[in-house]
Amino acid sequence: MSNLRSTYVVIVAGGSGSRMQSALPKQFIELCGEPVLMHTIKAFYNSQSSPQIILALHGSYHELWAQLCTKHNFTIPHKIITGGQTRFHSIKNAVDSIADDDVLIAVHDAVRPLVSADIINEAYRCAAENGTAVTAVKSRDSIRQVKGNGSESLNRDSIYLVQTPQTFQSAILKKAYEQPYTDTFTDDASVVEQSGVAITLIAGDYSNIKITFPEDVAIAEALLNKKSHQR
Ligand SMILES: Nc1ccn([C@@H]2O[C@H](COP(=O)(O)OP(=O)(O)OP(=O)(O)O)[C@@H](O)[C@H]2O)c(=O)n1
Ligand SMILES: C[C@](O)(CO)[C@H](O)COP(=O)(O)O
Repeated sequence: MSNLRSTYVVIVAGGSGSRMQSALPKQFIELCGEPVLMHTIKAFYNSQSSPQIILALHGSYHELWAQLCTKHNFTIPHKIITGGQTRFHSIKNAVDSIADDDVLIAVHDAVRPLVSADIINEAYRCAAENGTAVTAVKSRDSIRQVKGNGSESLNRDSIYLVQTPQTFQSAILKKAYEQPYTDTFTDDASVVEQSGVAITLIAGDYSNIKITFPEDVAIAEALLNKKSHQR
């Protein structure tokens, strides 16, 4: 890892988890005895990059998070920012709170607790060199695009499924997040691309899953157990 810039990570945990259909937003659900969000923060804290951590949380969950930190004796330093109406607005609030210039900022979903240290370190290295580094994996399934009443096959070797972290030089990310919100912004790469900057893809990991639906919890727990046995 060879970059001289300071590193930050914005961990977005401001969502309500409507597709999970649980009373508690999915970032607070326990995996192997600890909330999902704690696994995610630890992944960044324990990486060689050890970035400054900014956590975007909906205002109504600040108190719960403080209670969980006490209960789990969780002392990793982090700054809490109030999340917004959408993922875009949560990230904008967090990015606007970073006063330092010429730093590297990774954006990561709180609900991707399986991200590896190797990916985190490579993301900062690549963003330092190229300006952007967006994690993605090649499609393992065949792909068809619906056209009219039918569909046609696409070359799956040119289709990548995008993950987080998505990492940027701060000037690029800040400028991109000055744009007005549109609902075509599904991730940070789409926001940055809209501002006119090309995206560099880096290799993700099929186990870096996003916990979205109820069945993802058991999969994430199994992968976490496997990871801890490999250590
Ligand atoms: N207003 C929002 C909405 C989403 N997120 C975060 O963005 C990440 C990816 O979003 P997603 O998986 O869609 O989470 P939710 O919005 O919580 O889920 P759903 O779409 O099912 O409601 C999550 O870590 C989520 O907490 C956020 O910080 N602020
Ligand atoms: C950012 C992301 O995780 C990249 O795959 C994804 O786009 C988030 O999408 P969601 O619709 O908020 O689940």
